Amino acid sequence: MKKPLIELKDVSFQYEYTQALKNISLRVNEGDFLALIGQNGSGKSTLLKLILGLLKPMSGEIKLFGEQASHFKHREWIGYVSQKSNAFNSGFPATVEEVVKSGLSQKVGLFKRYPKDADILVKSALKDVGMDKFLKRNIGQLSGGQQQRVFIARALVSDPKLLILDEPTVGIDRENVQAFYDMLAHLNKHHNMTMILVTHDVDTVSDRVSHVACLNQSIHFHGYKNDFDTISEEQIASWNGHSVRKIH
Ligand SMILES: Nc1ncnc2c1ncn2[C@@H]1O[C@H](COP(=O)(O)OP(=O)(O)OP(=O)(O)O)[C@@H](O)[C@H]1O
Repeated sequence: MKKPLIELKDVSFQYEYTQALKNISLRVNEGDFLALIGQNGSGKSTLLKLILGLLKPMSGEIKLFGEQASHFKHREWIGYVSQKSNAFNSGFPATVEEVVKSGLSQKVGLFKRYPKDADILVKSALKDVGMDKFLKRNIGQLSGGQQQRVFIARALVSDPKLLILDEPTVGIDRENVQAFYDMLAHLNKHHNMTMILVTHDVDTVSDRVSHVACLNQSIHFHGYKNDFDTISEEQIASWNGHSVRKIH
């Protein structure tokens, strides 16, 4: 049986006036490429914060890599690329190389030296995302999609086992979204990297993902992408509370 990296059992979370998540049970196994879909306000960020240990559930249980989340020590095993990473303006004074190298700081700790092979790690991470030609470029002079790739390289440089990407296709042209998914699928298959891609947009979910979970306060569907494809747009719309269009 595949190893579970994330297990949520009956997890609920409430902000002061809002019940954000209700009885969430979800399991992400090693090697999965999961698209977590939910409209604005459906609880995606709250769920990510619970997984990243930034919030504690009101009830239920969260296990990371088989350990209780509250005892989990290996945060560096989880790479996270936030939604706002690719929002640098052209004057931002850092090169691609510097941005990616800063991803090693979690591994080396404050004031310790970078590993001897840091430059090799940086180049290899940039190669994985197809950005090795841009090493010396200023980050602010790249397109939104290119910046997004650099931030994925920044997460990759510390060799995480699980990569969480929050709305990564926002800011990427529709014609480049497929190439972006191809790059993620390569990391998933050839580096055995488990992936969770969070999105509000059913349209952008590619056949490259293995699993889909639909969230709207609770989980309405969690299964293989092939099975998700057999579900009608009307059904998904009823979970989301608005109409959707699936593109194949
Ligand atoms: N800090 C907070 N305090 C109070 N309520 C909050 C807080 N953060 C989120 N909420 C509420 O909890 C619910 C879930 O919000 P959450 O940010 O998890 O959704 P989301 O799916 O990430 O949305 P989006 O796609 O817009 O980022 C929403 O109704 C939101 O208004």
